[in-house]
Amino acid sequence: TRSTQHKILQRSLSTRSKAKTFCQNNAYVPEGIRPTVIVLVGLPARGKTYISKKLTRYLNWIGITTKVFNVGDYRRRKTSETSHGFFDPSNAQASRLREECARLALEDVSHYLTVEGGEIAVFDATNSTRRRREAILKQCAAANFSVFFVESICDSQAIIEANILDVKVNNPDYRNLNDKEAALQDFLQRIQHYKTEYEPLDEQNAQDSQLSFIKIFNQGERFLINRLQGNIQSRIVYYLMNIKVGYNRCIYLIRHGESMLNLLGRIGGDSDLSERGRTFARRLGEWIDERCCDKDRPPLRVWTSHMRRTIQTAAFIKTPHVLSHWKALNELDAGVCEGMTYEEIAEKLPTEFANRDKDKFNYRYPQGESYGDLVARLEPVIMELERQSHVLVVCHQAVARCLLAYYMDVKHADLPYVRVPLHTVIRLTPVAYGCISEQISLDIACVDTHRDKPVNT
Ligand SMILES: O=c1[nH]cnc2c1c(-c1ccc(Br)cc1)cn2-c1ccccc1
Ligand SMILES: O=P(O)(O)OC[C@H]1O[C@](O)(CO)[C@@H](O)[C@@H]1O
Repeated sequence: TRSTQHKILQRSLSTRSKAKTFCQNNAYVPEGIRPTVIVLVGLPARGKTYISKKLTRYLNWIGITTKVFNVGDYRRRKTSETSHGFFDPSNAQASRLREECARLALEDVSHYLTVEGGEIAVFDATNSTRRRREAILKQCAAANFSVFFVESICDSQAIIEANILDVKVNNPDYRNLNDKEAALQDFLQRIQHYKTEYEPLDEQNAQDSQLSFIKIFNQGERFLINRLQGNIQSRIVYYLMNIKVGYNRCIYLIRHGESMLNLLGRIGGDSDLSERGRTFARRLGEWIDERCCDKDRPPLRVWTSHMRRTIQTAAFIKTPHVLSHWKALNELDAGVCEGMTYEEIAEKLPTEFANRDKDKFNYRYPQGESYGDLVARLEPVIMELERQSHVLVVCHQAVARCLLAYYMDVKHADLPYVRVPLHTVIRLTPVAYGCISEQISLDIACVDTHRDKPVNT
């Protein structure tokens, strides 16, 4: 049965070092992946860090252990020097220091992929010359890492200046320069220094044409893809082609109103809203109508699961909207425990109950799902959310935890314990390199369905 399979997987996971290639518990790439280095390429202020952080957040969320190595951070640790002169290629001493920082970062990449169990390292630097890229390729070939280049080319001065003002002027390099204009000018000088030596990846060039890479033009207006290798590179390209430029607008995550089974402390099922749940649904309709009415925004989209309690919760929204029901948004399937209370599970299936709290993300209910299964089932929803710009998602406790974890970069071990109370609107606003999450209670009484991690496990 599945639970036997589960036990076999658990036992083999415990001998992970030997069995690394045998069993990967990530949702996507069952046979595991070859250690991979994603190497960013591009002038400053082309969104390399934005891409690095967002791609890393996505890969960790689908279960591929990934980490960013930003060479600028190594430089900042070595010198407080930041004015553009430091980046003048004729400044021999500074060039030596910058080479040293790149070398140290690459050493840490190797350590991460060979010793720390990392699967993908994202090397976030300009890597703007063929010489620098060849040094990286040489070192990765020696360690049998596969290399995938991601180059961002952007010739829109407006986008570049918006990026600088948004993340450079506020970034550590310019903390003490309170004059934004001076900081902007200095950064534009820095870019000029890089331009003198910049050699873009060129699919016509003999060496470059052998490499695996994607060239992204103007925040995803156009792409050029060369020699994709393996499943993970295809997934990375698919993600990069789906992420909207800049920031998409607010996303609202909301659990259904309190249900009849919530009132009884019973999990799962497909019950109607309680009286208080209906009051919440009406209140939610008013709340949305007050806020989502300005015409110049793209039309509001409202997504629910196939379960009665989410469809009933969305029924009072009057603002014109496009309504969709996703089976992928259905609550985690508790299998044989559907309809039971936690007390009944603890009493009737004590081993199952104990195992769940030992590893709540990977634990799968008999004939049911794990949070890992839920993340895999929700990946298409995240992909579509990245393409839309104004969506209200009416879902469930475990589903909301998984979606929120993607936006807020929550580790898998902590994901099943994120607090998502009933009768609360979670507003997600993308900013610079991340997201802001606000929880707005609509102040209607309800039960608390949250269970914390027991202290002894
Ligand atoms: O191509 C850019 N040029 C300048 N800036 C940029 C980008 C991109 C970008 C790049 C590729 C893809 Br696919 C999507 C967005 C994101 N950014 C950015 C956005 C917010 C803050 C900082 C940087
Ligand atoms: O993983 P947890 O904490 O049991 O929460 C998931 C449970 O929450 C509910 O949505 C409401 O209790 C159940 O249907 C579901 O099994």
